[in-house]
Amino acid sequence: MAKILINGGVPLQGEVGISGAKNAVLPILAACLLADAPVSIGNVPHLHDVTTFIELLGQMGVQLVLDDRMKIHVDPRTTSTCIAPYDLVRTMRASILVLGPLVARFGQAEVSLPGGCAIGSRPVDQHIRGLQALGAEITVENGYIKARAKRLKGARIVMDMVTVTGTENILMAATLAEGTTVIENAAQEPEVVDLAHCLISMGAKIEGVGTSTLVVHGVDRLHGTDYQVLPDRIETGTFLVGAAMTGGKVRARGARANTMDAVLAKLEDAGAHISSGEDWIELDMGGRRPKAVNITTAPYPAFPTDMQAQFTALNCVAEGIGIITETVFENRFMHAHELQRLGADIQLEGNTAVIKGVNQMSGAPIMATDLRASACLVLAGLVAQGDTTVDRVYHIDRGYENIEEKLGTLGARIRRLPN
Ligand SMILES: CC(=O)N[C@H]1[C@@H](OP(=O)(O)OP(=O)(O)OC[C@H]2O[C@@H](n3ccc(=O)[nH]c3=O)[C@H](O)[C@@H]2O)O[C@H](CO)[C@@H](O)[C@@H]1O
Ligand SMILES: C=C(OP(=O)(O)O)C(=O)O
Repeated sequence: MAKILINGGVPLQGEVGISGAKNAVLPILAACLLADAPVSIGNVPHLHDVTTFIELLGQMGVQLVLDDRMKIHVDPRTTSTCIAPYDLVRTMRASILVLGPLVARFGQAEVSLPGGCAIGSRPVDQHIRGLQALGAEITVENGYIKARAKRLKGARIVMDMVTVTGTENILMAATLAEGTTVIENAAQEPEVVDLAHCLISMGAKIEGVGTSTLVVHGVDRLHGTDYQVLPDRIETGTFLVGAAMTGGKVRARGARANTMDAVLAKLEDAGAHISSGEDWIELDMGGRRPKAVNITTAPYPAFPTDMQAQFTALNCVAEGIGIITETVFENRFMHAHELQRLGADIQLEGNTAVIKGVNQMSGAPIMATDLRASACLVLAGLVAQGDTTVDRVYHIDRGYENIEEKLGTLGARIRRLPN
């Protein structure tokens, strides 16, 4: 298994290009199934999850061509099967996103239940309940969700909790339903907004985009489009936290500050000077040690759970005590034990971590358990004294494009060790 080796102690300095957002491109790829003509998607990040999604759609008979500018041309007219098999779904939970589009466009879907994962049990009851409200007949048999519908019918759906992919699944399904659908307590994440904009560019009629109430007037067909995926706010935040932890100065190019208010505010609380323009964000730490920050994760626009691990790493070397409370997932602190191996002072109490910053962490072999945990371990390696080896980096490749190359251009001493 490949590992990443980091020799810590170098402040990150320079400019880094931000890739397209993983959590936007995956639902947008799923949305292609709704169209009756080819769709082109630009700013596609080169990620393992994207490759898996391409494989999934390919197995369904969809034709996909990736050009040399990381643009994907998707032709859904050749779709021949509506099955998402366990083998692919188990490696990427976002595969559940094909459920809504398949049943809306082809009247049937068989999607493997994704099952639990490292950060929590992550049920999909809201996806199922929402599609049932739209008139789909759904059974769960042999580990598969089997859905059927002649034509979905608009309905008013109140989500029990804010769910990102749950909102996206129902939103996509509702675009081709007969009549109007109202989704209350909808997720407002920028990636949901990006999906909605893509659907609108395909001919969907959606109101309330970016609010907690989405109103979808169903149409008979969706056409092709050419759409650019929004920049990844979590990748951006990860590099900025790296700059803050190392006392450096980094400009994230192609980043959107208006999707990251909560994260940027916490970086300012940590003592960073932040400036931004339409498509860049710069963080200057001026060689200072960060100050500890308190964080509570919650749905957008509050602080994102996908940045929790990175701020946990920041607090490990900050001045003072920082308290981090995770409210979105029930088991998202596995990085804490690995950070302790580097010398971090962390007390875990249920879903809260109390972190007392130490003057110095020291390198050690550590193991990634999930995507953002692996990113936080790499960040910790950047400040730890000596060598840190992060094992199981396949987690990081799910969601970060060339992380070691990008950090390398910022001056980090980092390289991938082959299997
Ligand atoms: C591909 C993608 O976009 N992934 C993101 C998406 O995941 P994902 O969409 O899977 O996460 P959700 O927003 O659905 O999860 C939020 C909470 O709702 C619960 N829940 C969700 C659905 C459901 O049917 N029943 C239920 O109980 C989950 O267990 C969790 O506790 O949003 C998460 C929360 O911002 C992010 O961490 C993930 O990076
Ligand atoms: C949890 C994440 O992704 P996924 O929902 O794809 O597992 C993430 O991006 O941090």
